[in-house]
Amino acid sequence: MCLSNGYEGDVIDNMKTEVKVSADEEELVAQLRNYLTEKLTYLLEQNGTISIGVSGGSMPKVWSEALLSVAPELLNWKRIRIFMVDERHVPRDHEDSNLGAYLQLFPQELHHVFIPVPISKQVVHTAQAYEINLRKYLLPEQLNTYPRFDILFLGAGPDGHTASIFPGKEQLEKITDLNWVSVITDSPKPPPSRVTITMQCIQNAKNVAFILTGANKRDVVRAIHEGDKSIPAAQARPMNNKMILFLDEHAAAGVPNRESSESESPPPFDT
Ligand SMILES: O=C1O[C@H](COP(=O)(O)O)[C@@H](O)[C@H](O)[C@H]1O
Repeated sequence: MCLSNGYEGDVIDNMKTEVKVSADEEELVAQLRNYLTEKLTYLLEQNGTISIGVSGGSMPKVWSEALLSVAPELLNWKRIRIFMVDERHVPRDHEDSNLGAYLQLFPQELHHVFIPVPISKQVVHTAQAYEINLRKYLLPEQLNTYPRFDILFLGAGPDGHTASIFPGKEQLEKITDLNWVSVITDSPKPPPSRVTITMQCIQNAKNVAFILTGANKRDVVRAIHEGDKSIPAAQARPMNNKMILFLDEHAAAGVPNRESSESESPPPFDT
């Protein structure tokens, strides 16, 4: 079951969660590029905006490298729009800004592809302004009033938070017209104030892709596999179950019954 470089598209649970395990950052980028190529090829045949949500933390470097290395004919920047799944309530040029991290990795001429999170003095106003920006590009589908992002790329902290939805703090106050965006002001992970898309938006997405690397994510991987709903990352399964995990060998140790080749695996790579 376990190939020399780990799983290749194996299904790890009865909900068809696909897993890709990479031996190093180069392979992770290649796997992400292949995934983006597959999805963009399909989405470009559809109509309308291609809406992709991305996370911050360790994701910007590998994700940006993967997207910018997709075949140019698939990078229709007139149709692709990239959204922050969450954002810290700091100025865009602050080192903690998720959007700021991406803008440093993308050429200036592509910065318009990113939907801005308008940082106001009050974090509630930032959330309300961000929802208005999102609504310009994401028409609620007939199903309900939540948007259907084409792809959401999610990370997770060792505590199992995803976006800025933290364990024990999932009940976010409805502060915007459509509850697409909410706020947290006591994040256990600094900085304390953040805006985040809500779990309802995440669960309404057409595709969810987690990028989880490092031994400190193995318990999160296990929680996702076991459907431990006390962990926000395990709640973040889309209703259509179209979810994929991009893992390194260390995080993949959280996949139950996986033959570990960890003894030969390289040290964790920073992503
Ligand atoms: O604070 C945040 O944490 C999570 C996980 O970050 P990571 O560095 O452990 O991958 C991230 O997904 C989220 O966007 C960010 O705001």
